[in-house]
Amino acid sequence: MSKQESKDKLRVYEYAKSINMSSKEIITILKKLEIPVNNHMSVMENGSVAKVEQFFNSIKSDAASKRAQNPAQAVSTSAVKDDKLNRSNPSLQGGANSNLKNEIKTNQESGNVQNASSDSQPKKQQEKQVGMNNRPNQNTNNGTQRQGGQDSRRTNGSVGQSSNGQSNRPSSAGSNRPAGQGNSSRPTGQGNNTNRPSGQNRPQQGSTTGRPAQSSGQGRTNSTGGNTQGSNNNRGGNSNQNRGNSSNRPGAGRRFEDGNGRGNYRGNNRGGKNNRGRNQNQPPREKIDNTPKKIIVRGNMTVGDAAKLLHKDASEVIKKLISMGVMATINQELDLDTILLLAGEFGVEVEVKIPVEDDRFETMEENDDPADLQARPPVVTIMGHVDHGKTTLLDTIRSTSVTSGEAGGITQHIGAYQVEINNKKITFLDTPGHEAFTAMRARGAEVTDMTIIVVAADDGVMPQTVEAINHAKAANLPIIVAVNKIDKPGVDPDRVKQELTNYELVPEEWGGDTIFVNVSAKQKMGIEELLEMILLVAEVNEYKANPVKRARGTVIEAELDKGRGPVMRLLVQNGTLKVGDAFVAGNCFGRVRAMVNDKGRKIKEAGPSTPVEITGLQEVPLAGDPFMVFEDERKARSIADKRAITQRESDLGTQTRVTLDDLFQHIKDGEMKALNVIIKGDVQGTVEALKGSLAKIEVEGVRVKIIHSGAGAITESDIILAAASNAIVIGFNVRPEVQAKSTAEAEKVDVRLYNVIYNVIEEIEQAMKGMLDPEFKEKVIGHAEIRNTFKISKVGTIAGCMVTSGKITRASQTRIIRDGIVIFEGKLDTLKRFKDEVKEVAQGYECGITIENFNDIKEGDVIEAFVMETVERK
Ligand SMILES: Nc1nc2c(ncn2[C@@H]2O[C@H](COP(=O)(O)OP(=O)(O)OP(=O)(O)O)[C@@H](O)[C@H]2O)c(=O)[nH]1
Repeated sequence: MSKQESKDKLRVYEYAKSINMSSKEIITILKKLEIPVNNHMSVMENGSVAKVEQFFNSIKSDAASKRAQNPAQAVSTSAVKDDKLNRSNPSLQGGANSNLKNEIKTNQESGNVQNASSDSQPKKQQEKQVGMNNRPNQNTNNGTQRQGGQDSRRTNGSVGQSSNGQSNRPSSAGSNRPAGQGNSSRPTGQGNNTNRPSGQNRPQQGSTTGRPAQSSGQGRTNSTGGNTQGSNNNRGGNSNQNRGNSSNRPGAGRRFEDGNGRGNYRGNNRGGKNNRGRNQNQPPREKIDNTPKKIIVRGNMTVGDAAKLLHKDASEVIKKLISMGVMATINQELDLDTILLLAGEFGVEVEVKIPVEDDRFETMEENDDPADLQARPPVVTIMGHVDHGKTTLLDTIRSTSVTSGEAGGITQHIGAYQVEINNKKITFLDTPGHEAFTAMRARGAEVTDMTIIVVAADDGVMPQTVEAINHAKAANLPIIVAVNKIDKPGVDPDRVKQELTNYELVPEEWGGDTIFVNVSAKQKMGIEELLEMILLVAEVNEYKANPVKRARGTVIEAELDKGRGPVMRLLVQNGTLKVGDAFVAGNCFGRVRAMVNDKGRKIKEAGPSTPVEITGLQEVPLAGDPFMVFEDERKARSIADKRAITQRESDLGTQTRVTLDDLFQHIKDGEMKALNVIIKGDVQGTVEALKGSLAKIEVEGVRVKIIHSGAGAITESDIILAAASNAIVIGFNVRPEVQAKSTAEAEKVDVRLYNVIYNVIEEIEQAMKGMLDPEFKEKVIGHAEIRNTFKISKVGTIAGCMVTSGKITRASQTRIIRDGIVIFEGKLDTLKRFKDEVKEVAQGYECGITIENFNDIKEGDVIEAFVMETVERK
């Protein structure tokens, strides 16, 4: 007692030192005991030393009981440990320690330690291993008894392993116990060595370890013998307390409760303890393997959590991970792949259920029971070149259906309409043209099931026909070709068929698989056949949806109506939308107040593929925004708010579209199977040459896929297609149109401009290999429009310019652009303001420019000034 008093004013580090432990260990114990402590300089308040020692005692008593069950091995190990402890801890003097020493001596004398010391290393290892995970062996030897022992150590809390070591140290009482037990039990233990049956040993230890708390107390008092009463009391108190708390000893039932209370994997261990308790009266029972057959995983988790889920000890899991080549600690997070592998190692099936955030509902996949799926009308988009008759065809189809089908109702424009033929419905999107279609797709909306490409028989395949085909192909949509205007005299529909074979659209009668229908939108010829063909394609593709669930869809159009407030035209794609439903559309929310169909009729509900117009929104969403019904308006509002925040963040944040700079990363991450490319060139010949060369590039299984190409400037449509298809745009001797440029910036589409074919090939290849070396990147610094030209002999042609954007500097390089096409690239020769040579001229000022070795400038040409900048690569 007096010794404790003297320690009362000790600082943590002094105390730790005195018992040959680290301050950290002591701090951990103090925290565990809920004794306030800051750091190693904290004073060990009155009584805290006693509490720590009590803690040691309780651990010690646990160890003792374990030894009692497992005399031979446990004692030999502890003997060695104790011996080491005593040697290393001479400061722990007094009866307790000398007793400990005596015991060890006794042990040694009794011959056990011979075993122990010669085996000490392996035993320690074994214990460690067991601590990690060595269940199966133990089980074969002694059922679960030893597990219990080991786990009881480990479960002594965060102190973990150190408590193993510590437990022996200051505890004078504890140190005695093993002796008492050891002496009596070891011979038996030896005899039974592998049998362990504590049932056999225990009767001998009877008073020593007899499980009920009192008897164990007695046991200790007995064995402690000459120890100070204080330490005895401590121990008694401790052991009782400890037992009470951790339910080491008393009835099995109670332990079971504890085990349950602590989560599964510990529960397992307790199972071991249980057995230990029961072993006094019952024969050892086989360990129950409660490994689950299947677990549900909802994303990454820590090793500890994985262990719980698998009903395994964390150390067992760690060991398994090590065998898989993954070094992990209990708190380390495992990714999904590792969890799958790990579960596989334990023979456990995994069901992955990644919870999708409600606010990203467009990514939410709902798996419908196939029995709930019903055929739905196909959704069709009409595309084609200007004036080839798209609008006329749409109007004709609509009017055909009005006269032939559903009576009444003045068709009104709601962005889409439905027609009925042979009792089957078809939904047409009312906005013809591929730009609108691809703009929707760029926003992630997949609305269309198939495309009608309208080609006027008198005009044939035109540039926008090709664009439309490529846009449809990029979206992987079935194509039906409507050869229009066949009423015109002298037209030859077969010429269109012939031309389209160049774009892999080969008619069925020529051995291909593309459906061609000759129509006259104006004369209403072939319309029915066209509709039948649409139904045929729909039948083949089996478009289905589940009408019996909440509605999902896509906004086709939305606007602010003066009288009605925000109005939204929507295509319901799944489920059924009802008046009164609360919903989110893009970042807006609302409740369906009124709903009308394409015939202008008020309806109460709308099933899959139905276009409707609804009111009841708070704001105006965007075309292409996803739509979904939620349980109530409050939920809808909170989701809309979250989406607005996420969008703001992503607008500010990183881009997700592929660029040549990060191409390699995408390839490496396995995200890409093909690099989508759009090529625009000054002449078709170079475009074809580029296509040929790029198609040959293949790196790490990734190929270049040209989704669109053509001659002429880079248009906004090209950029939108690139955005929708995650493509990069290559401009060869062409520039982007003004609108295209700003869209490319907004959509973060990588537009690369070249004038040497070799450079294109090399740069793409290097990018795919991750070796792109854009230490120098071109930076356009300004544009000047040529307003006048002056020919001066000996000087050449001077361009009288107005700087329209940025600035032109004396040191810049230039390009001359005529009608979107680069006609020359070279150095700027002179830059003058009036008669003076100047270094730079800013936007809004006039200047005179001459270009080195180039005089063929014309009014209306644009001089693009650029510099080469060093770019830091990531
Ligand atoms: N002779 C004849 N003329 C047609 C036919 N279909 C459309 N036209 C005419 O072709 C012209 C263009 O038709 P639109 O329907 O406006 O063509 P579009 O493809 O929608 O044109 P944009 O909206 O400008 O892209 C109109 O004058 C139509 O009357 C047809 O089958 N036969």
